[in-house]
Amino acid sequence: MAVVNMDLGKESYKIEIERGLLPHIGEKIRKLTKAQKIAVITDNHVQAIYGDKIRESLQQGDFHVRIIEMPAGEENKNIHVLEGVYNELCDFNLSRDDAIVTFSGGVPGDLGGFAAASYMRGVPFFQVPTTILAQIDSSVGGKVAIDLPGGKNLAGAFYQPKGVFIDPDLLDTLPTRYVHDGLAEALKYGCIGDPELFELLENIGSEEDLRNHMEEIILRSVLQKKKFVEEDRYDNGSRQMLNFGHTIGHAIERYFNYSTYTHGEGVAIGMCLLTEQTERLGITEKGTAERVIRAVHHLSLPTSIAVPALELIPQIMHDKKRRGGEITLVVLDKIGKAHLLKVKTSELDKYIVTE
Ligand SMILES: NC(=O)c1ccc[n+]([C@@H]2O[C@H](COP(=O)([O-])OP(=O)(O)OC[C@H]3O[C@@H](n4cnc5c(N)ncnc54)[C@H](O)[C@@H]3O)[C@@H](O)[C@H]2O)c1
Ligand SMILES: O=C(O)C(=O)C[C@@H](O)[C@H](O)[C@H](O)COP(=O)(O)O
Ligand SMILES: [Zn+2]
Repeated sequence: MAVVNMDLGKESYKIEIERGLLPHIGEKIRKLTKAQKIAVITDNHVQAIYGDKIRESLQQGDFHVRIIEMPAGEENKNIHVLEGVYNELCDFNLSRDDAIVTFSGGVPGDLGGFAAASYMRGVPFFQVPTTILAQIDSSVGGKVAIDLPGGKNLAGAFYQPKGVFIDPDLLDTLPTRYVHDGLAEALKYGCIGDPELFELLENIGSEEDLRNHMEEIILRSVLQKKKFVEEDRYDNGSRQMLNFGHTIGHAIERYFNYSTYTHGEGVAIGMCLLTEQTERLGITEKGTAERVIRAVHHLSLPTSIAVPALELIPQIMHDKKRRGGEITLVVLDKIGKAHLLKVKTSELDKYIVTE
């Protein structure tokens, strides 16, 4: 078992990583709260596989449990579904002394976290992530949000969970597409700060090899996330490095109305396209783009997209790293090292090239 402490002053919490954790989560949460009720926010797929197990576990912790099930998928990370969640919290008479558990991938995790941040102006919450992406990235660090028709994660908050419980055994049922989706964010960590993780991923062999390395991938990723979040909790500086690949990735997700490319697929394309271009511009060490593209391809993720850059650039104007007429891009020096580069939005066509 690994325990990682997120050191954030009064908002500190522990991230526990252990196979077989699910049945013990209720007892563990009991040690952290006097809540009587827990509302579990999940989606229909996770509910069908693990709904009884999370209920039993929480009942072991002596909680009165209500499961709130949202429809699965990014296209449901929206205001309408959030309204339904608020109504169920209200119907359950959840109070500020009670708690919310998000039990899911990043979609219900982000939406449920935002419900926790905003319902009654804040209810304590815990994250129990069930996808690779959620276990290595979205459950940690307190970014919670929903998408708007105009852009990704445009309504949200910084709201830290009180604890994160990661059980890698839950990944055994994850559909293959979402295994790859999550590994895109792991590769991102490799690119921006952990060259050994990059190497591990570019050489990963069979499914068994991946399973054998999963705890290492999770731990290395969580340690990268911890570092950047502790340095810059509110995303004004170095935390923006965690957005490598996302400026283009979010634009792609939005362009297709959140229904064609997964988040990880968008990020994968974004990492490839931007790095190809920054290498051409002499910003990135030669050979880096080829290595990133090879690794992305090796992880069965897309490396390019047939959408003209001119159509993506208007979406990019909604990026949260834009300030007035300038936008911050995350660019690689080489594998394992990135920096922030401010560019004029009028010059984005130099950096965003799709064909
Ligand atoms: N808050 C953050 O810091 C942060 C970081 C990265 C990504 N995100 C967000 O996370 C979201 C993507 O998350 P995701 O990739 O986990 O998507 P997701 O939540 O949609 O999950 C992917 C699919 O896997 C299914 N699933 C989940 N766990 C399962 C399991 N154990 N077994 C079988 N099926 C399972 C889900 O029902 C869904 O169909 C995006 O909205 C992205 O913006 C947020
Ligand atoms: O935690 C962060 O900071 C990240 O940027 C992590 C990203 O993987 C994640 O997709 C995040 O939700 C993007 O944030 P946004 O501020 O660009 O919406
Ligand atoms: Zn992301």
